[in-house]
Amino acid sequence: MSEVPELVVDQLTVRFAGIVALDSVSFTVAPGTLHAVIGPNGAGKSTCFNVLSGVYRATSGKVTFGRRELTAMAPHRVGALGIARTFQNLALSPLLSVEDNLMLGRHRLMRAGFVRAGLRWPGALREERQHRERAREIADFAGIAHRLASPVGALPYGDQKRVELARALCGEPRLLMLDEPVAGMNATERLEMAELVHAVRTSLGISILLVEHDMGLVMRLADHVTVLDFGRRIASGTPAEVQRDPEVLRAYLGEEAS
Ligand SMILES: Nc1ncnc2c1ncn2[C@@H]1O[C@H](COP(=O)(O)OP(=O)(O)OP(=O)(O)O)[C@@H](O)[C@H]1O
Repeated sequence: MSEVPELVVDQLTVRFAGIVALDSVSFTVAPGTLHAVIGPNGAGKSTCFNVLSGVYRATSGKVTFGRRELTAMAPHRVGALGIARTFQNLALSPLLSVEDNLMLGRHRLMRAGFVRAGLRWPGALREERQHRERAREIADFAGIAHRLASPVGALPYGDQKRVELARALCGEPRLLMLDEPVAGMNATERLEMAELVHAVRTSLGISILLVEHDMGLVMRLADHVTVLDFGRRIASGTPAEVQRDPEVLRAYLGEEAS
């Protein structure tokens, strides 16, 4: 795998008519680490993800991944740099099998393309076989190898979320962005997903940027945490440091009291 660059978010500001969704936010994701972005509802976490993946435009500030600037890139170009993301709501093709969904995840790496593969050219068939093998390895890693032939829509929710993560891994990313990976899951599914994210962190050596409301999970998995509130960065540090930060406690307790 090619080297994992540093992701630098530098004074990022995003305004929507009258609302400052992100106000000069900065943080750095060191290569191979798990960096969590947390904060109460409306803090700006999704906006941040959407700028990083090329869906939203920054009003000012910039984001760099190694020497490449992402700030004005279209989503497919961000993907081509090796940045993959999962979504809060599942973004899979429910009628397709797990295997076919994973193969869609390998699309950006396939040279032959669908036309030549469809025409069954020998080179294209060989390439497709290699990609299929790799997709199966990743399915095995994600604990869904026994589900390869099932239509995704027929699987339990926890498995569908794992398919989504596996599909992102199929693009061989260098940075994986996970948007609330355990939202809507029961306790067992949460535990399994936490184990999978931990395995990605320790065995694949890629960087992970995590947005998650489940504090237990964030505190267990993250190397570094950035806390946002009303679009501003109010704290940044190790899980232990941010947990005892008075501004963070106020932001969360204030939310509970309201
Ligand atoms: N496309 C948009 N148009 C207008 N306002 C937006 C848009 N996207 C986000 N916002 C506003 O920006 C602010 C930050 O929203 P954002 O969704 O980034 O927060 P969040 O931290 O992800 O919240 P949650 O935890 O509820 O998902 C909110 O006030 C939201 O209403």
